Amino acid sequence: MRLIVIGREGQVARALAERAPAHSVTAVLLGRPQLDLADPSGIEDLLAEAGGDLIVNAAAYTAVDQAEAEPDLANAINGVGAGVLAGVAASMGMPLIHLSTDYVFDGVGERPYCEDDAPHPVSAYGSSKLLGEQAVASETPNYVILRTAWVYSPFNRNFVKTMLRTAYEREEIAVVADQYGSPTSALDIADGLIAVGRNLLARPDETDLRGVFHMTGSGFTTWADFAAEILRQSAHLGGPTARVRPIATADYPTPAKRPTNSRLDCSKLTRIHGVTLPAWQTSLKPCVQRLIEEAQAQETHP
Ligand SMILES: NC(=O)C1=CN([C@@H]2O[C@H](COP(=O)(O)OP(=O)(O)OC[C@H]3O[C@@H](n4cnc5c(N)ncnc54)[C@H](O)[C@@H]3O)[C@@H](O)[C@H]2O)C=CC1
Repeated sequence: MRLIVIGREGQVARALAERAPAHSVTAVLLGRPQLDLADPSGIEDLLAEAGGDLIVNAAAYTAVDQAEAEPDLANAINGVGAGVLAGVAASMGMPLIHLSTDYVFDGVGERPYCEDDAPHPVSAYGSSKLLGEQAVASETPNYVILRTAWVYSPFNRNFVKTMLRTAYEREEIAVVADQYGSPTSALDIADGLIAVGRNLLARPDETDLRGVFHMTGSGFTTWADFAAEILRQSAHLGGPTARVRPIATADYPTPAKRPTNSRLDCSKLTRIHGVTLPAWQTSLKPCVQRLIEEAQAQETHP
């Protein structure tokens, strides 16, 4: 299987590049400046040149707070650009796997969200991602939208890296304790996504395999408990640690509103694709270990 992955430097894109060889998969990564979803002219030529069996859109405008100030750009990349890519995938006869987010929901519900719950984004980023979902579905029937959440990895910027970096500098870190969700390793997303991709290619006519699916790490937690677990594992592995001071969302104002309940019900993915991501604590450990080792290597070899 040969994947064309849009979004060269992102967490999920880099995780796909790293995990592909273990699955005997080739991942061809395309990104800016050659391929810009804000200016999608010429995408078809680039994709034809790359040659592949399946397209993965792992590129997005992901600056959640910044999106409040530039919703047009977020909509252009996450909405219009995603739709153009889906149209090109359709015209080339390739399935598309498109990444989306828990932020399409408002988070006021009491239970984990299912795929057919009505979306209702409360941020510009969430709205732009919902536009993208709608654009993809209107351009091609041969798609899978994978909604994920709380993504971390050894790559790019993410919560795990922020907590470890802060723990080198401070004894106490204030973290919100009233938002619930599932930390998700980008490396697990890569493994799961490749399994989904294989299913799509093996059974091109099966409509059940297509549509919207939720894919997060198994189990739920809060940001504060996630932080505490990162720092507990770090201490255990000889890395930096700090106390976590739980605070309310109201005490940590941000430009973008975030859902209180970000929990996604992933049982449809298990039932239809046979894919279940590991418990979030299990996947966290190798990531923390790797980041500590990288930091220590940099200290010794600046
Ligand atoms: N990071 C998270 O916590 C979550 C991410 N997601 C979704 O998962 C997907 C992957 O996210 P990450 O890997 O964490 O994102 P990331 O922020 O690490 O990477 C996004 C990539 O998109 C690229 N990009 C941005 N604008 C572009 C443009 N105009 N044209 C081409 N490339 C462009 C960036 O250069 C970057 O390489 C995205 O669709 C995101 O919305 C969903 C839920 C949570």
